[in-house]
Amino acid sequence: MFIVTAKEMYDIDHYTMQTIGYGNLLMENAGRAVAEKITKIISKEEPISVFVGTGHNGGDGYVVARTLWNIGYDIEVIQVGENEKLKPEVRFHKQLFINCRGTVHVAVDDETLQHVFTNKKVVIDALIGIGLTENIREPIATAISLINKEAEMIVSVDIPSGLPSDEGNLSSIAIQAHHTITIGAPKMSMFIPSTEDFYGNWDVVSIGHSPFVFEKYTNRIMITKELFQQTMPRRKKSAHKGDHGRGLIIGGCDNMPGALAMAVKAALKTGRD
Ligand SMILES: NC(=O)C1=CN([C@@H]2O[C@H](COP(=O)(O)OP(=O)(O)OC[C@H]3O[C@@H](n4cnc5c(N)ncnc54)[C@H](OP(=O)(O)O)[C@@H]3O)[C@@H](O)[C@H]2O)[C@@H](O)CC1
Ligand SMILES: [K+]
Repeated sequence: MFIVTAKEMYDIDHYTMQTIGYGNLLMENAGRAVAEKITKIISKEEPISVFVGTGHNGGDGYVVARTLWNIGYDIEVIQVGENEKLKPEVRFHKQLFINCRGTVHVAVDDETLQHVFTNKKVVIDALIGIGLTENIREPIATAISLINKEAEMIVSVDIPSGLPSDEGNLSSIAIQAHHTITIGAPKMSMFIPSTEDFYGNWDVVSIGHSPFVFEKYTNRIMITKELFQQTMPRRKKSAHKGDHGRGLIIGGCDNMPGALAMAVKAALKTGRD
């Protein structure tokens, strides 16, 4: 599995949409794949509030809302930001949701937000994804702090809103998610000590990117157990411990022998002589 920065993900999305030709399909794929995962986490009995921003992360949120609504979930959307700021693809998906008789509340400032924010126990967070810039502004800041304070279950779409995608510290405030369903590939900040805890349990959904496009734009891969196992030489059942070479470990220091001891232990465990 590849690990990406925000810039790499934008390049990968752009190539997939423009050169391969997915166009608007990519966002539909993303929202549907995220919704599918959500059905495994949240039951139809729970009323769900989907918080959407005006960027493409919000567009994913509208697709998630429509997909869940059409299979019988109790869904409402709270759009944080003016209609005029909606990106065209987001506007399109908002209209589809409304055409399916979905409900949207629009909150353009922190006062309206406080007003609509009652009893939001289960929240899907699609306020901001990888497009975060500088410190969080109002009314998104109020939305994030109300969600963190009130919600008992928060599922973030792509990344918890307010969190940087790459290396770097939290600038002001971010969603503290219970689950994050990330789109296409894990983001760098999932592996950085100061930001990884915000993700909660995370999962990756595949939305139609081809592996060669990832290879074109990134060379960072996640070493999974399966991948590591593939790098191990195959041993015959009848092999003798001397059949597969010998290992020599050089290192250590008087008062810090830990790394050396661990290397020796690992070598013995993996069958070195
Ligand atoms: N078709 C596609 O491209 C696909 C994209 N995909 C999805 O799109 C996401 C990337 O979308 P994106 O580039 O539109 O950025 P996004 O994360 O929505 O953020 C922009 C919004 O955040 C706001 N905002 C930013 N900083 C802020 C701050 N400090 N404080 C407050 N507000 C702030 C900003 O507000 P503005 O600056 O305009 O006022 C704007 O509303 C990606 O994560 C994935 O989920 C997938 O579906 C695959 C297909
Ligand atoms: K988000």
